Amino acid sequence: MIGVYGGTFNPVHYGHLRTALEVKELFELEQLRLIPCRLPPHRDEPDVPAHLRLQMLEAAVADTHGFNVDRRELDRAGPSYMVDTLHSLRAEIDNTPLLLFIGADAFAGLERWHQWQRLFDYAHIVVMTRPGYAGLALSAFLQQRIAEDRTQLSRQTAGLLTFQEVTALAISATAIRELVASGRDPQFLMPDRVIELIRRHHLYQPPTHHTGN
Ligand SMILES: Nc1ncnc2c1ncn2[C@@H]1O[C@H](COP(=O)(O)OP(=O)(O)OP(=O)(O)O)[C@@H](O)[C@H]1O
Ligand SMILES: O=C(O)c1ccc[n+]([C@@H]2O[C@H](COP(=O)([O-])O)[C@@H](O)[C@H]2O)c1
Repeated sequence: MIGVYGGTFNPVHYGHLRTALEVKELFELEQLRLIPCRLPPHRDEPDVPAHLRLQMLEAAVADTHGFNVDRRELDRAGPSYMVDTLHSLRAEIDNTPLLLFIGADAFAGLERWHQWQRLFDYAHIVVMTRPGYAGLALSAFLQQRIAEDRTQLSRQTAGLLTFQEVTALAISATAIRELVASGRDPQFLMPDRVIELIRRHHLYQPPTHHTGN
């Protein structure tokens, strides 16, 4: 089975990395593709350009076996719709189940995603727990997709929905951006290599005002 973990990764943090490692182990994935989006379809365009978000992600997982950073959304014009991403992945990967991992916060908005029902034509969806986001009522469409058990996910290449508890880490990119902007230290929320890149490129810091003196 191959996993897909998409995100804005602005910036990548241990909430992403720890949950990614846990699902890679729990689902015994051959590989986990981390896919940064170029233009998020559902939120304002990030201030940090895609190539820097990609660089931070690549630095974060450089030494992690089985994690692949997949650049396909960066090479595509227009909004980075997940259905297009899965469609192109499926064209390369025959007969292997694809698992799309999304956090409970992102899952709450799934039915607003572009052509969301088609996601199930290409992949299963695995919803990971995230602190602050409790269970929500499922539509009949989603209820019908719930996998009976884990073995069903490996017997079928796409089409099912399941839920996975992961270590609760209340870390978010929004909180990190705010922390850095207020001059505080993000150490231990994300890899040091990512922090080095944030410093080198002066990311998330308030603009410095020159007095002219
Ligand atoms: N701490 C976490 N626990 C579980 N899932 C997470 C966590 N942080 C992010 N995710 C999941 O990772 C994916 C990508 O998230 P994203 O890159 O938007 O990070 P974020 O921290 O949610 O960012 P932001 O605060 O800017 O919204 C989403 O599916 C999200 O639910
Ligand atoms: O395809 C869509 O319409 C769509 C709408 C919202 C979110 N997504 C994807 O969901 C993933 C998580 O989104 P986010 O906002 O938590 O970074 C990321 O890969 C987004 O591109 C995709």
